[in-house]
Amino acid sequence: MDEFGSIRHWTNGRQSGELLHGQGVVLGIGDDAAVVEAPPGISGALQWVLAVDTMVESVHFNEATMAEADVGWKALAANVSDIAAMGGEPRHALVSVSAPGAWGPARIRRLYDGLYACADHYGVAIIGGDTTSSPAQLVVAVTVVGTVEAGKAIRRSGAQPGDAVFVTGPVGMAAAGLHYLLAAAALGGGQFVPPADAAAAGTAALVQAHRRPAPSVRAARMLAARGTVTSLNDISDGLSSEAWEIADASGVRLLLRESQLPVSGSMAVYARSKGINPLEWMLGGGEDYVLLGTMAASDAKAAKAALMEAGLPMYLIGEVEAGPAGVDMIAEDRHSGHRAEQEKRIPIQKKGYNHFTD
Ligand SMILES: Nc1ncnc2c1ncn2[C@@H]1O[C@H](COP(=O)(O)OP(=O)(O)OP(=O)(O)O)[C@@H](O)[C@H]1O
Ligand SMILES: Cc1ncc(C[n+]2csc(CCOP(=O)(O)O)c2C)c(N)n1
Ligand SMILES: [Mg+2]
Ligand SMILES: [Mg+2]
Ligand SMILES: [Mg+2]
Repeated sequence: MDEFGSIRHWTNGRQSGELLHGQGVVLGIGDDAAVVEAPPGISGALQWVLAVDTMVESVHFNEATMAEADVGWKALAANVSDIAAMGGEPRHALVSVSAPGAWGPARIRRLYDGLYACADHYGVAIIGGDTTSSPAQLVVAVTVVGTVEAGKAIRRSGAQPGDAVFVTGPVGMAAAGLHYLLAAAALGGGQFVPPADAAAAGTAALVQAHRRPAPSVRAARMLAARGTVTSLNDISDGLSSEAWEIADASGVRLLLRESQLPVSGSMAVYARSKGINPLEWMLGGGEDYVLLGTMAASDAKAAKAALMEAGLPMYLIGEVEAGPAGVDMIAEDRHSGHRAEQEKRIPIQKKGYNHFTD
């Protein structure tokens, strides 16, 4: 059973709707974060948005790919990104650390340097956590608490035929950065050894994208305020996987246009230098922590202009069509330079990161 099947197997339909309702649950398992009614007295105008994400040494990072502070930054950033994916504002975080002997106080303190840097950047207060030993590897789990205007959380399930599809940043850079770091480590026998060649210049941005993702909170808040966004999902597992999640939850087909996907020049140059099609990383690499969403086509250009005005990128990459649920891509016509007379439509598989494979 794969990761997503396992979650369904463990949880589907196991608590009564009455209990969930009684505890104020607006939206439970199945989206980027849960939404819960704020108790009366906090503010009837807001709801809580709650999520937890974990990083495990050797699965999400190793000594060669991330410094301690990067692990702290990314552990919180991945959570902040889930709040952004609901259109929410991140506010508080709880941090659980399980540390093996190799992670002494000085290393964990550096992890907290990164956590606090991310927390300060996004205005998140770290309000508690938990600490245990671990037999072998470091595990850091962050729970994030945010708020959203009551009834305004943006789910994965609202995409409508005719909507525009957008992303809030380039995809594939983090995967390229990971490839570069692992290749450099292989050269250095486990330690990061920067290759001598000057290709390293273009790879700094890739390494930064992998180590210090910058979730699209401001873009999400601006987009949510327009009231025209119909679905939102952050890209942790890969564009194709997240597009499938929106398609499945909404019962629609997402049509992506290859020619409109935001390609980073340094990512494409690096991929080709390794004989890899950049599209592989763009569709299936993951850890981009930008947002994929759908919105009313009539507001898409104005939304893009408003974000651009604020210095925030937004790319219109396709359209939503009526079901059956799935994802298609119109392939770029590389040869003519013109729109092909017959557009080539390719079905896109849900091919992203999966913790358990079948
Ligand atoms: N062990 C679990 N028990 C209960 N619910 C879970 C469990 N694991 C995941 N979920 C829920 O399943 C849904 C999907 O989780 P998933 O982790 O795939 O989403 P995500 O956090 O957006 O993605 P990623 O972890 O790749 O960043 C979420 O609503 C999440 O809260
Ligand atoms: C050393 C090392 N090997 C592989 C990867 C790739 N990776 C790990 S988890 C994940 C998806 C996001 O995680 P999650 O789904 O848990 O949020 C990806 C793309 C990495 N980062 N470091
Ligand atoms: Mg998510
Ligand atoms: Mg998760
Ligand atoms: Mg995942």
